[in-house]
Amino acid sequence: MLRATGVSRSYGDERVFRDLTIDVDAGEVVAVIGPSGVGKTTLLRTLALSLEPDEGTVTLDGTDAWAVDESARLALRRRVGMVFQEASLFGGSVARNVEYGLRVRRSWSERIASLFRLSGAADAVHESLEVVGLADKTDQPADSLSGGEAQRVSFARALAYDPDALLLDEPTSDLDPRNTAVIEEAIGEAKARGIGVVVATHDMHQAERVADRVAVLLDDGITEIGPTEEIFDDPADERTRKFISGELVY
Ligand SMILES: Nc1ncnc2c1ncn2[C@@H]1O[C@H](COP(=O)(O)OP(=O)(O)OP(=O)(O)O)[C@@H](O)[C@H]1O
Repeated sequence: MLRATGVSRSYGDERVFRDLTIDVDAGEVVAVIGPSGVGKTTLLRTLALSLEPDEGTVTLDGTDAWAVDESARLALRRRVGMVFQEASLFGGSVARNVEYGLRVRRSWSERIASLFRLSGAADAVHESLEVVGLADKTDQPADSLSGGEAQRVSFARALAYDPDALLLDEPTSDLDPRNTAVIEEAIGEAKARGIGVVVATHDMHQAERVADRVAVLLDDGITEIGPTEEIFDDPADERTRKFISGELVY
């Protein structure tokens, strides 16, 4: 469904990755694991269609996002949600923050249509807050939430507008085990809804828990991508094996 093929990306003279290929299907979770600074965020931003690759293509349901005009690309981008390492909520209520996702991501025509079915929007907000266990905090000011709760609201905001793909950049790296478990369950719910999820994580145990497939990003490319069990139990690539076993120190 969402696919990057042969993509390369540099910042100035600094190459981050080269000739990299990765894809996610509807209703699938793919984890990208790799050491800090290897390019996981850059890859996610490339998949989110917010960063143009120097080479290669990024397609959503077969449409090359960088071969179409700006407005068509924006329409494609609206179908992809992203959750960052740190929640960025504004000072309104929890519900307003979740609604904001719906408003920003919708096209004008969809927004006008939604005026006629406001209860539908309210349902989407309530349902996605239920997924992250915060339906009882709908009216609470977002700035009164704990860090973990704020991150759960960020997830609900991305889920509410029902994206085709959801990209999560280290979504639990600052969270305690309880909040981490809630986010991991919510990833399962997104998958059950048919959303394709890509999660960048440095936590291999998390990748094992949530992912159908794992991509290992080392140096300037993906050394191996495959079913989670295969990558952790029987990797074909020597560098992947060393990274998984902790022999490869960065
Ligand atoms: N806007 C930018 N300008 C210049 N260099 C950048 C920029 N963004 C990232 N980089 C560099 O690109 C490389 C990859 O960064 P990126 O943030 O994608 O890695 P990462 O795997 O997500 O790291 P981490 O796990 O620490 O968040 C790093 O060397 C980083 O310094």
